[in-house]
Amino acid sequence: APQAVAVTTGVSTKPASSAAVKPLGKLGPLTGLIIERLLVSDDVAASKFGTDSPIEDPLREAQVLEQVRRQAGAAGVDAEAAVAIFRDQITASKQVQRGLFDRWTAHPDEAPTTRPDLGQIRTRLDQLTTDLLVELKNTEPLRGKPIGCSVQLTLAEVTGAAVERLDTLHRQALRTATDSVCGANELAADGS
Ligand SMILES: O=C(O)C(=O)C[C@]1(C(=O)O)C=C[C@@H](O)C=C1
Repeated sequence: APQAVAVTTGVSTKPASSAAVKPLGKLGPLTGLIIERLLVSDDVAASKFGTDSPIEDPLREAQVLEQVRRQAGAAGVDAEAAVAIFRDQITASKQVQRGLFDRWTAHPDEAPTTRPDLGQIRTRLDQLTTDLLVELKNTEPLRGKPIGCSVQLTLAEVTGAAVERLDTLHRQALRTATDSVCGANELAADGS
């Protein structure tokens, strides 16, 4: 039952706003949302483990990226940069899901005992897409400054991983998820 409640509120184990300390610095809010999306991946994995649903769903990935493209355009965010960052979010989600599948297969006692509803989880992911795009807009000037961005990103990642008590799997996925945060704009600018 607690897990079912967690899914309707959209957060794995606690409300997002309950973390007393948040990732620090100018990229703190963005990094907090990236971590929240990684934690929702635990719920996605729980919804699929032991079912016929594969971790990878190309049609759903295309829908996520289409939403990103559309909302980025509407918000005045560089759409190609936003898509690159969201491709990394999807890669990171699959990294978490595969890691958890491996863990739960090796240690069945750690496997989830209830199966959350994937449709509800995807609604939560769609909301996170909107929230993330707001933060991509807010951080666009900083993300264009390579050194300032990477300093802020390291600060946010280290503090975020600590306050959220991320395990190795989720820390590695966080690295994947932030790969394009400081580079995507720059590449887009270079390419034009
Ligand atoms: O919605 C799912 O089924 C997920 O696994 C989440 C997600 C995503 O990160 O948005 C990741 C992998 C899938 O290929 C599709 C989408």
